[in-house]
Amino acid sequence: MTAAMEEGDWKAKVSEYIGADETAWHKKLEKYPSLKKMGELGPDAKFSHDGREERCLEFVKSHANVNEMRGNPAMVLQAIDEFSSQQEMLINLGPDKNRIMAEMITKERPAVFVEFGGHVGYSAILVADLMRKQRPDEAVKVWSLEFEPRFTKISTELIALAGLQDVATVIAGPAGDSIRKLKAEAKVDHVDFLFIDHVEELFLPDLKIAMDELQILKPGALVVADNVLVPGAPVYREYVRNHESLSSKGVKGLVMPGEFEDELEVSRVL
Ligand SMILES: C[S@@+](CC[C@H](N)C(=O)[O-])C[C@H]1O[C@@H](n2cnc3c(N)ncnc32)[C@H](O)[C@@H]1O
Ligand SMILES: [Mg+2]
Repeated sequence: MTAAMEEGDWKAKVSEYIGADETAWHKKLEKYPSLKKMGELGPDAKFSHDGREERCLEFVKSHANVNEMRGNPAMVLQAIDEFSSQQEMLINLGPDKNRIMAEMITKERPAVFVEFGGHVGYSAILVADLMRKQRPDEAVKVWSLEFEPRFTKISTELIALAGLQDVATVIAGPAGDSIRKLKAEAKVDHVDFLFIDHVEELFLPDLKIAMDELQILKPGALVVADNVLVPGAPVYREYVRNHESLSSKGVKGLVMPGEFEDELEVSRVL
């Protein structure tokens, strides 16, 4: 796993879109200043790990509405979306796929949610807020497993700003190691909803850790993997679609900003 690989994949994918439809691309540039900035940077453009996550935190903290954001998850998410579309694009769920995730959480009502890849805490804030609202009197838990210690610092701060520190816990390190540790320490013995959103090359090996090695995905659990088309996770998709204990389908969603068509792979454990 390297962060550089992930950035490279994204860049190749966006270049394809640029080449495929110049007119649409230029319209998007006008709509999303952060994309325009990336277009101007050309091959030097980065999608993450270049200080933008720290700049996002500063943007939120110095936002005119920061006082209203305290204890208000929706407003924190809105400020992160504003940074991503207006300033610098972020590699999070964003304002289209967050609707899909919210629908799935509403339907599933998970008590234990684990994500591989937490970034600045966007998906963790979205999900923890919904889970707490659904089960106000029960212990619900979001475990956000993120490789980069500097991102876990940011997400911990944003989760606290949203008032969700009792629901969502961020853990630094490779997701595979962290989930093993959570199981060994008896903090997690099963997962209702696993969200896989870190590095496409690790989707399958880390799913196998959860499913086969640790056996924390019981019948009825849901596994959702993001970015199955953009940047793409064909090996993962083929595996889950052919697995006899999984029922899998793709759900369409847009990478934002830019409205690039993507799919989430949604797999039910049978
Ligand atoms: C697409 S972002 C996650 C976005 C987040 N789920 C959201 O929607 O708000 C992917 C993240 O995975 C992290 N990552 C990369 N390799 C990882 C690993 N082995 N374990 C955990 N996180 C990893 C990256 O540092 C990056 O922050
Ligand atoms: Mg993603």
